[in-house]
Amino acid sequence: MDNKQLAVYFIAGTPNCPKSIEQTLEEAIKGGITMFQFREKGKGALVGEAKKETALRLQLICREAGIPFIVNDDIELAIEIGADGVHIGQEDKAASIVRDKIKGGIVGVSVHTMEEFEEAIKDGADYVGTGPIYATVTKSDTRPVAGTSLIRRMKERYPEFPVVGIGGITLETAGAVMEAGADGVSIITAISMADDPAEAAAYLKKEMQ
Ligand SMILES: Cc1ncc(COP(=O)(O)OP(=O)(O)O)c(N)n1
Ligand SMILES: Cc1ncsc1CCOP(=O)(O)O
Ligand SMILES: [Mg+2]
Repeated sequence: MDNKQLAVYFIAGTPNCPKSIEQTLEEAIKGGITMFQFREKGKGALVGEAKKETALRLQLICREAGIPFIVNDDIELAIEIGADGVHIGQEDKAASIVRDKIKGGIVGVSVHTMEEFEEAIKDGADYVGTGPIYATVTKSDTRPVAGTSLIRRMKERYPEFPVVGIGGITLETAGAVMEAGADGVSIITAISMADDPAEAAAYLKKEMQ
């Protein structure tokens, strides 16, 4: 994949969006996000048909904007609707199995150590997400806050392999994540809860250049 696609990687599900998720995504796209992950998790999250219908609407918005539409965790849904890819963590299905199922699509894997990073590369991941870089209120079952040092080490060893930071990243801290060598920032709250998601995304886009 082109590392530039990861620059401003917006992630959201309906519980993260005070406005409708469709409107939030459209505004974020106007601001210049480069990739989107549908992560339908947490209190009040949609399931079944409602989740699928929302996924299809968001997929169409991404397709029209020319940005990849990635599904979090739900490999079956990703395959069923023909998403551009999936993102899985260490507690999800093994990356090597997902790689086989997703064929030519994008496979993203969460990693927290150099060992997990090298394993993900061997398993055929297209990019990795690592964090939480900073404290986050969005996900409770995270590893300890990591800061940017692992990103620095990963990019020293594998300069070309695409890496994004995730967790508690704000407009103020995104620059430090890039400074450490990341190809992009993965963000929920700082875009989805912004008064103006387009403005937040545009600011981040500028920071990443
Ligand atoms: C880009 C990106 N990086 C990391 C994650 C976290 O994935 P995971 O550890 O599986 O946790 P959940 O998001 O499934 O709660 C991610 N989603 N995206
Ligand atoms: C999904 C995920 N994985 C590690 S931290 C996190 C939450 C990121 O959300 P926010 O950008 O609101 O901190
Ligand atoms: Mg997961």
